[in-house]
Amino acid sequence: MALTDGASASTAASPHSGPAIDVRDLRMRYGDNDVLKGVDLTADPGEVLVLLGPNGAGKTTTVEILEGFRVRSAGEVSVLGADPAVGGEAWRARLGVVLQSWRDHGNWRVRELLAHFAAHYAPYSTAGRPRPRDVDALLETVGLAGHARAKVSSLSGGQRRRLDVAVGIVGRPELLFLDEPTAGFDPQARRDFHDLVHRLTDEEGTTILLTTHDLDEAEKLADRILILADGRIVAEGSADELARRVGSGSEVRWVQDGQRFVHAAPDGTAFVRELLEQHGDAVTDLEVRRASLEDAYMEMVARHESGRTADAARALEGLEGLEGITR
Ligand SMILES: Nc1ncnc2c1ncn2[C@@H]1O[C@H](COP(=O)(O)OP(=O)(O)OP(=O)(O)O)[C@@H](O)[C@H]1O
Repeated sequence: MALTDGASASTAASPHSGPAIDVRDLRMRYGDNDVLKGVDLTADPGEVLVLLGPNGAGKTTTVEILEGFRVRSAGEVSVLGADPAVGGEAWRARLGVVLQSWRDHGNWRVRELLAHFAAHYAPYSTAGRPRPRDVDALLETVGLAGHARAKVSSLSGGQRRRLDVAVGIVGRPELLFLDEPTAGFDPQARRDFHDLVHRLTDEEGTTILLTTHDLDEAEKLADRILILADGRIVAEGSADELARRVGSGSEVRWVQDGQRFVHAAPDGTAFVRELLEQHGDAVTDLEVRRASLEDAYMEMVARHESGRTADAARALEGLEGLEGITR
């Protein structure tokens, strides 16, 4: 089923030129907790950006500032050409949002709720981006057609999340924010969702900023991955680029004379060539594994956490020194 219902990527382009998201030196402080300490990021129209980072790194904070739901402490932010802090209704209608927490609409029926949100977008329809989407077609797309008359409170966690996604895209957004969209999805729903993301970008040129803890999902969907740690973007690039940055090496495993071997080789291909030249048929069950996005992620986050620990230790040493002077 086509997702476009009449819209086309060529005519659906954002009316402003320049990046869909442009963030410079974004800072956020809660009380005396500096959560964002100078985040820079840009997203080009049609790009899928995936924001990774450990629990509490500030991903939701960042996304909610860009959506206009939280007021930043400092920094320059432009989303679809406007500052989210003062974005009006017409600007907001061009965004789609899938929040992390579920809003309470338990007594509504699924189709009724979606139609309610859909109606909001009608005044913002354009020739290139007819709004809203057809509600029944959308229920079909997200796999909820069979639950159209069900009460929201009767849905499972994964089904509610599908409804969240439907609510997020019913207005045919130019820019879609997805905060951990597949939490609670079964493998089929996850795969359907990944297909949906590809169709949104391919057919409608939608720009997407997505947060997830699922590195496999990040690898599948991202044009570019950003890693947020210690209040800053500490690395960015494609999954391959990030993996290459932490280690060019490979892990080679094989079985020889009934014994298992594991060897870390800086150049896996050269090592395997030599291994086979020397031992030929005696080598079986050969596996070569390059550094993965997971390796890259763990190392980059660990590097920043250990940097922070070292800073804290230095600060402590400084304090101890001062104590010595004042004693
Ligand atoms: N309204 C708030 N008031 C005070 N502190 C907050 C508030 N919202 C978030 N924080 C703090 O800011 C930090 C970042 O939270 P945030 O939810 O943005 O992280 P996250 O990267 O999305 O985490 P997770 O992966 O667990 O969803 C945390 O230390 C959190 O406790």
